[in-house]
Order: sequence, then C-alpha cells, then structure tokens
Amino acid sequence: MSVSEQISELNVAGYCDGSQPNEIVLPAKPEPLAINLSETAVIVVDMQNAYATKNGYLDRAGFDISSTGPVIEQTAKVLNVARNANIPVVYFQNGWDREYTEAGGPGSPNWYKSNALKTMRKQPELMGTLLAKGTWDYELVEALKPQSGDIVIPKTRYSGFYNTNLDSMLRSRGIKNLIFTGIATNVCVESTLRDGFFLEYFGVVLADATHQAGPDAIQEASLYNIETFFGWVSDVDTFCVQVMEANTSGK
Ligand SMILES: NC(=O)N/C=C\C(=O)O
Repeated sequence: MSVSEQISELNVAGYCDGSQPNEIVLPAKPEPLAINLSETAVIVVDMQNAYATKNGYLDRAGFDISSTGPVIEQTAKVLNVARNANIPVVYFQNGWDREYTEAGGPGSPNWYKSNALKTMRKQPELMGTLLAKGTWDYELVEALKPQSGDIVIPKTRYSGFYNTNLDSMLRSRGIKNLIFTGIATNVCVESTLRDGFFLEYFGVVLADATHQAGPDAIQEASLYNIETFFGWVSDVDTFCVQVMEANTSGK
C-alpha cells in the first residue's frame, strides 16, 4: 500500500501527505495530522512566574499551580528537540506596563475579567507586582529562558494574535502549523489557537506541556473543545519522537 493510500485509510488530516522530506504524520486526536516541519513553529504561551511559580499571579489569585512543574519539564524537552531540528520557537510574555495603562481601565472588559487586576484591587499592596513589565512575576521561568534565535512576543490580552506582530512573523517564515505548549490551556493557549484557526493555521496542543487555570475538569474541557472544533491534541513524547526520527532519517 502506498503512503498516500495508508494515509487515506488512517483518515489523516493536513495539507500534505507526510511522504516528502521534512514531513511527518503526527499521531494526534481526533486523527493523525500530516505537517511539514519546515512550516512549523513551537509556541510557548506565557511560561512566566505569574503562571507557573509559587507566589506568582495565578497562585496569589487562588488557582492551583501545584502541578505546573512537569509542564515546565515537558516544555523544555519540546524546545530542545525543536531547536535541534531548526523549528522556530516563539514565546509569548503576557502583561502590561507598570502603570497598567495597557491593561485598560473600567472602559475595558479586561479590567473586570482579569483576575490579576481583580486580585490587586482586593490586595492593593500587590499593585505593581502582578504581570507588570520589569517584575519577577512577568519574567519567563528560569528553566525555559529563550535562547539565541528564539522569538519573544509581548502581548496584553489572552490571544497571541491580538495586537501583536505574530501573524506577520509567522507568515514571513512560511509557517502554517503551530505546536502549542504553555499555560493556561483554557485561556491564552486556547484563545491563540482559536484565532490561529481563523487565520488558517493548523494548531496542535501538546497536552502534557500545558496546564489549565481552574479545576482539572477544565483541562479536559479545553482539550475536548480544541480536538473537536479548532485543532488537534498530541503529547510531548509523540511529537519529539516524530521530529527526531525525521531529523535522523534526513527526511
Ligand atoms: N496565560 C493565560 O492563559 N492567562 C490566563 C489568565 C490571565 O492572564 O489572567
């Protein structure tokens, strides 16, 4: 059976068939996805102290961040494999200026929905410390510092496509596939993947390199939403093995 026959039998998604140099068929839910690694970027969503570290914003706002450690480890594996395969790595860093002008005032829904702003209004002694540029909270976690060649994009709202140069950065590099890691699955990861879907990007979440903001059920719900309506869900080892195999076979 030819590669294309096998693919149609497996009901593979994607704009290529996985048989050409640098193409892989990534096992994923709800079906495998064929992607060209030369047209793929890894996206690291908001892996800042605010979202992944004790005493960061999410922790102070009352969200459970006790199991974000493995997410950092899994993301580090993905970044290592991606950089070795010359796959671009794009980081997002979420937050605002120290005066919170970029957060929007009472005329912005963000002022009401941002749990960082709400937490600081309840605890004014925290004002200026959560998600403010130049603070520890805003910094990317130590274990995932960007390396030379990585792209770091600041953003002020949940979606990485909103008011940023992400789309032009990706299109100028011929990127069509976005592999998502980061926190939080149900907020900034899902928002960015959804906006990418509308712009014709194929979005894949590596589930074990993400973490939700909220109860465990929210992770399941967000992954269900993504695999059913907006993209695909795979995992770190599956992605890394496929990329390393493509690299060593010279595919
Ligand atoms: N990075 C995120 O998913 N952020 C979620 C909530 C927030 O920033 O308030």
